[in-house]
Amino acid sequence: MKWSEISILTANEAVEPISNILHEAGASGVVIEDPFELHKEREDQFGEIYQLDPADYPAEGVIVKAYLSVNSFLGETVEEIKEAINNLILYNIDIGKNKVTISEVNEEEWATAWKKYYNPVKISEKFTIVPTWEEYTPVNSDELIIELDPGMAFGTGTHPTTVMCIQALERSVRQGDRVVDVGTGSGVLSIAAAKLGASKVEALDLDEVAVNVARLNIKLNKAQNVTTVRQNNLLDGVEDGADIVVANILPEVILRFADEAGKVVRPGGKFIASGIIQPKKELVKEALINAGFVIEEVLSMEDWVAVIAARK
Ligand SMILES: C[S@@+](CC[C@H](N)C(=O)[O-])C[C@H]1O[C@@H](n2cnc3c(N)ncnc32)[C@H](O)[C@@H]1O
Repeated sequence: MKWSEISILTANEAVEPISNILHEAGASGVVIEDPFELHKEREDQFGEIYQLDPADYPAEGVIVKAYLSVNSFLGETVEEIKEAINNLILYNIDIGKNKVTISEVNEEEWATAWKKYYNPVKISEKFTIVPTWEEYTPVNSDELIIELDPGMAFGTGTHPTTVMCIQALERSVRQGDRVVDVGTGSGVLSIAAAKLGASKVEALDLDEVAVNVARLNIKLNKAQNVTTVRQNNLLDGVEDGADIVVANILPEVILRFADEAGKVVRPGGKFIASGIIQPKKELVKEALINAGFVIEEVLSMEDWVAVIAARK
């Protein structure tokens, strides 16, 4: 199969929405080339392997790359992607230089292109994310490993929005909890919840591809006995009384289902909301307060925030 590489030079705050646009357009394996990654101080005592080439990174802004299969609709798909990116301005999202380029790659190139950016990485006190194709020996006996192949779904586990969710879950999940993961993507947050002792996890995603990928990853991590995976829009039809609802999704989407989360989460339970760019923080906090939550903690990493809210 032939693949076309679409490359978008953009600003930091547009990376997540553009990644979503690309996924929705059927793209596989989104790669983010952020010069911040190149200059970041790395701790290497956890066995991570970094092989980053400066030539791959832009001098200014962030490059988001994805791979689209070459078919007769490619022209339309690219136009739709461009239009959706331009529309981000309506949400006050900075799209930077917004330079879009297209080139063709062969299958072999595409299969390895994004994997070279993805290595074992310790992302919280307890968790290390390990790509399924990497060898990794745990450094500590109490280290929790999540093995992942995100395939065509969002969720390598290493994006700041995901990392903050895992850190929040680490602080919030108690043995025997019921956890609902809205927009599970690769299933990474559901796996984390199960490994932290949740006895019932619901992994939900609107995207059928994500549901299939999540199912595989959940099995790979032996979390299938406590986790059900299904295609579902937000919290539609989800039973009340959840101990925790976690969602790493666009702020506009969080606003849409905040009230419903207020009904599904039991009093004293928690809503962990991530995927929020700094300028949208107050809007999300306000919606959560109106839905009956008290803001317990706001985590931030790079340009992103995650909110831990407790149901009154
Ligand atoms: C940013 S990804 C998060 C993936 C993963 N939970 C993580 O933290 O890495 C957001 C996910 O939400 C899903 N999604 C978007 N809209 C949704 C909706 N209305 N209902 C359920 N899932 C949705 C997308 O398909 C995507 O997999």
